[in-house]
Amino acid sequence: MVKASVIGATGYAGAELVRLLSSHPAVQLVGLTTQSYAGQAFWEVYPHLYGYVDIICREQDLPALLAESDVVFTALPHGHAMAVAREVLQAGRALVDLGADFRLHEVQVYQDWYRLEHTAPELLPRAVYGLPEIHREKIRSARLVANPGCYPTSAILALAPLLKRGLVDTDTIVIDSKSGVSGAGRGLSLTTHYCEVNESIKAYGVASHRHTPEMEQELSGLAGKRVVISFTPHLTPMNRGILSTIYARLLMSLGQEEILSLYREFYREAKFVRVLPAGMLPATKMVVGSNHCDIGLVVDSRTGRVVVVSAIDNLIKGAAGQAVQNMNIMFGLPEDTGLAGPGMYP
Ligand SMILES: NC(=O)C1=CN([C@@H]2O[C@H](COP(=O)(O)OP(=O)(O)OC[C@H]3O[C@@H](n4cnc5c(N)ncnc54)[C@H](OP(=O)(O)O)[C@@H]3O)[C@@H](O)[C@H]2O)C=CC1
Ligand SMILES: CC(=O)N[C@@H](CCC(=O)OP(=O)(O)O)C(=O)O
Repeated sequence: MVKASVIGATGYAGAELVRLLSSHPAVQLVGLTTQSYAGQAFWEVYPHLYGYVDIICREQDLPALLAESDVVFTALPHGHAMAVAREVLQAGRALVDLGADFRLHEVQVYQDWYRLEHTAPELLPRAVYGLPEIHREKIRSARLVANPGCYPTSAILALAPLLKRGLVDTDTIVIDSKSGVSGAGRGLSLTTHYCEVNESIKAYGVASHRHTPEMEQELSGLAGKRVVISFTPHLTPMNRGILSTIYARLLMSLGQEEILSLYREFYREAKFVRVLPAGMLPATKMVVGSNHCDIGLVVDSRTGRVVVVSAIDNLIKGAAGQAVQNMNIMFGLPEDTGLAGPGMYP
């Protein structure tokens, strides 16, 4: 059994991780940390886990946690995983970080967009960007995996086949994404207050969202040249889910079926990417509760653009599910262990 601990277990991403790991056949949950709920059973904080997770939440005592764990997951606000990573790696354990501290290869880019000092730059070369469909081989031997952001997961998977084959003009990529409110975490804020969100939809972070450099880094790697995108996220009145609608100008005349078969080929070994048939487009309802990323597309011959639509559950393929997928790969387990099956509907 792989012994796993979650630091920041009491947030939304951490709690989803705890739920998935508690029923994972090859994992034993050993330690769950919190900032505010030390001494309480996990099910007291998240009652849906009553009868499933009775571990007592504790404050972050890393040496004790590392003595018990093979793998540590960090689901903390940005900036808090750097010190943890150093100790985890020194102790010879594996780390999957759900935050952004190790996603960007360049320290200056991180510091510019996150407005935080990076205090563990020496670890960046050891970090692997944990998008298994693109970096599976590197993840196998990694000890430090940076789980991608939720919006980047939906956008990179939607664009990867087009960029890898050089089929679109990389100067024309527009990514328009909508997220459920759980993407903002469990902490209370006016932005996520019921009356502010319900019956409304709004754009935020326009031309300035910190997922932009993360997407550009990965899309540039796929294209083999520098890619600059326009990205606009929106907050929508749903609990979970991300829908990304992506536009790009095609460089050659290609039909929908030709592009779809290229996507099917690109993702032939990807258990969690479902390329939908022509005429079918994703909806968040199709993926909520699962580790799937659904992708559909339409060729607009009038404008010469391809419009790709992708959907994920921000807390699963966008966070906890992908983290478990990464752990499975790092520990030589079948990639879908503890993650198989569809989500829930309606
Ligand atoms: N929500 C999502 O859809 C996604 C989230 N992520 C990333 O996952 C990480 C966690 O996000 P999320 O679960 O949404 O956030 P939450 O705000 O819901 O949870 C944050 C967690 O960190 C703990 N915490 C907060 N501040 C501190 C601190 N100063 N020191 C130690 N622990 C602290 C909290 O403890 P307590 O509960 O006791 O306050 C809680 O366990 C973030 O990096 C986020 O960007 C990534 C992809 C998607
Ligand atoms: C709706 C909402 O607020 N979403 C979050 C994204 C959450 C996430 O995946 O991102 P990180 O891990 O990079 O924080 C945001 O826009 O900041």
